[in-house]
Amino acid sequence: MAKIDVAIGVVRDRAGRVLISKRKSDTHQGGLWEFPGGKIEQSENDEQALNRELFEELNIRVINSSPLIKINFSYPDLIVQLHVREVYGFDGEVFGREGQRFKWVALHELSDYEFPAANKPILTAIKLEQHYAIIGGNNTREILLELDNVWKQGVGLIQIRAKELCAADAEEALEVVRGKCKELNMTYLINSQMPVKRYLDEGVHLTSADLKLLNQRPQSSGYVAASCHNLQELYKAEQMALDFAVLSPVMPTSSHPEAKALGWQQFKEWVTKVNIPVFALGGISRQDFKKALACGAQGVSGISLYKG
Ligand SMILES: Nc1nc2c([nH]c(=O)n2[C@H]2C[C@H](O)[C@@H](COP(=O)(O)OP(=O)(O)OP(=O)(O)O)O2)c(=O)[nH]1
Ligand SMILES: [Mg+2]
Repeated sequence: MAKIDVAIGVVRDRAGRVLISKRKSDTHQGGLWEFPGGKIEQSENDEQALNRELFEELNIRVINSSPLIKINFSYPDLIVQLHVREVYGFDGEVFGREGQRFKWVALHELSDYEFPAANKPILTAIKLEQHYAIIGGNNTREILLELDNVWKQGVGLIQIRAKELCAADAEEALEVVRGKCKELNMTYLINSQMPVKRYLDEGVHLTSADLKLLNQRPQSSGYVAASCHNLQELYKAEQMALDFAVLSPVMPTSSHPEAKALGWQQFKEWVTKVNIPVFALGGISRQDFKKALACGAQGVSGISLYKG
């Protein structure tokens, strides 16, 4: 079957709305909405192709972009590899040069539009944050302090991982933390090893051991994510239709001195093979953020990353 490589851009305006356009009805996946872009030509890399396509289709000049996610998808008639890039700035006024319809759409309205089937992980990646902080502590007060610390740094997505607590203390702490997250408008996932009852609309973060045990995505209308340490676990997370994964340890880390660090090259290679957003975890410092994005990460995750 034919296979094509496609460069796709996520272009946002100042209000955070995303640009989508309507595919002409006589094309592959015609009539559906898309993120602008097109086929990568032989002489081009994905960045060059995106810059050319966005000028040809929308009359804008990309200033800067970095990889968001790569997707391999088989339609009945065509295999596509989508190289999706986040556009960090552009010059010019958007104008549909090919007579196509286009629209700026708020993130919460994207679900009102029908996209090609391959686009599902793009929609997740667009809405997901670039920082995923892990917070814990030995009591409610310590957990709240960590929560407050990451919130002050602008982090809106957290994993609550306070495994040291007994069931009664964990329940009590979580009740308080839930309220605080709601007040601060933060999204939380509860580590699957925490001895607590979860509500169905709450996110859950599976440890790699729990990922191994399960064969189905746990019931939750929130995010379901997993800790992965190898390609097999990433594939399993993808197969179970989890929303995202965390791959570690990328760099040597004092919290897991026994684990061998993957290094960025290995990280990049594995992340490229799965169609779900992946955060980089383990020995990451603030200076590594750009590197992580360049290696295809959704963003970075950590404990000490947000301390000090
Ligand atoms: N641009 C774009 N293409 C997508 C998306 N999702 C998706 O599955 N595709 C598929 C549909 C097409 O098979 C392929 C894009 O090819 P295209 O026909 O738009 O390429 P192009 O802009 O270079 O068009 P042309 O010059 O060949 O007319 O990727 C998406 O969000 N945006
Ligand atoms: Mg196109």
